[in-house]
Amino acid sequence: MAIVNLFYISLLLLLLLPLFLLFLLSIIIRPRPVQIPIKKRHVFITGGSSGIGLALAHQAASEGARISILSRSIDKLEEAKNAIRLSTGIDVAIFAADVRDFEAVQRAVDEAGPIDVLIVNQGVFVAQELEEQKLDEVRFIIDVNLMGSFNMIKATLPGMKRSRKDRGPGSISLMSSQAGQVGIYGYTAYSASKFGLRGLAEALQQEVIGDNIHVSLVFPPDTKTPGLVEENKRKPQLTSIIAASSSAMTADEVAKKALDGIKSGSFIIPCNSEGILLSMATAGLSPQRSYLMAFVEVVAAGILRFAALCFQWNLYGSIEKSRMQKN
Ligand SMILES: NC(=O)C1=CN([C@@H]2O[C@H](COP(=O)(O)OP(=O)(O)OC[C@H]3O[C@@H](n4cnc5c(N)ncnc54)[C@H](OP(=O)(O)O)[C@@H]3O)[C@@H](O)[C@H]2O)C=CC1
Ligand SMILES: CCCCCCCCCCCCCCCC(=O)[C@@H](N)CO
Repeated sequence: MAIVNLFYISLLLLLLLPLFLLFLLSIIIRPRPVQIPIKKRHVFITGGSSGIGLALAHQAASEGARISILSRSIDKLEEAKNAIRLSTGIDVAIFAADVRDFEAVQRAVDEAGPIDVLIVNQGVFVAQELEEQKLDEVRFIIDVNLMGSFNMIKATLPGMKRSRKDRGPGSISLMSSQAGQVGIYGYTAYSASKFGLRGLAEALQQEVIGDNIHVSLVFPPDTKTPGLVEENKRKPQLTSIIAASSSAMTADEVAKKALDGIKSGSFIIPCNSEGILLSMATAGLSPQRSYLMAFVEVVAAGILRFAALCFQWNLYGSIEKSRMQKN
């Protein structure tokens, strides 16, 4: 009798423990969950003339947002504007500027008017072993991807803060990459630039939470865009092999995930199923606004570390194989 009772009591405790953890997490998670509406709000997208940025502009426009896009080439901007008008009937505002030029960025932002949702998406990627890659190219990648993002945010923040009270929650999201969650062969400069965005985002979220501004980081896998076509023309074979361990997506699919993530106020936004694993395995000290996701992260931490080590085992296997083939 006593043994049977003990059995039921342990079973009950075993069931209560996860419930208690869920309850605890629902109380402690910070920042608190938030919804970011985009309808009738000003969404400003950098790199909005091509690939993921263009897909984001299309989707946000069709959801009733007011859109501004910024990139360098005025021809590509005009083309994007016409394409969006054709498919949605909506006119987007276009701004030709290089994100590396702070004054030019500031002028564009001032002209565009207060921004509710800033999507910092511009990016360049040239995959090459560091020994081969010229320092000028390293600097170019860091300047556009990382310093360019600082320029955008610095230019946008004052206006975004000032206009918050009567306009609801603001959002700043940054387009990283799965190569910004795990370093990848051939991406020393690119991974560094994308990892950099994470530090920027984590610190910035703490600074702007009091202004009702919410930060997101998007982590796409290889995505079929004009940029990827260009990148594939000269990419180390190993980079392609390793990147292929995460299934490729279309720009529309990535844009949909990104926009849904932004609207639900997620800090980390994965895009495919490998990305969900990757995000849980690299959750670290990042904020998590969903107590359900937090629960899964806590419970799965050990096994995910094991999966990560298996991934590294596989990765170093590919490197060894390719070295043997060369010799
Ligand atoms: N495609 C992929 O496989 C993946 C992409 N990403 C990231 O997603 C983002 C978008 O990539 P994707 O759509 O493929 O890229 P594309 O090359 O197709 O588009 C890049 C956009 O950024 C603009 N841009 C580039 N440099 C600058 C600059 N200096 N100043 C202003 N605008 C600039 C381009 O316009 P213009 O040249 O006229 O300036 C263009 O609008 C990037 O940050 C990239 O790192 C992440 C993971 C995977
Ligand atoms: C815990 C186990 C996790 C297992 C899954 C790991 C998969 C990692 C694959 C990384 C792919 C990086 C693609 C970068 C794409 C990109 O940014 C370039 N195309 C440039 O734009």
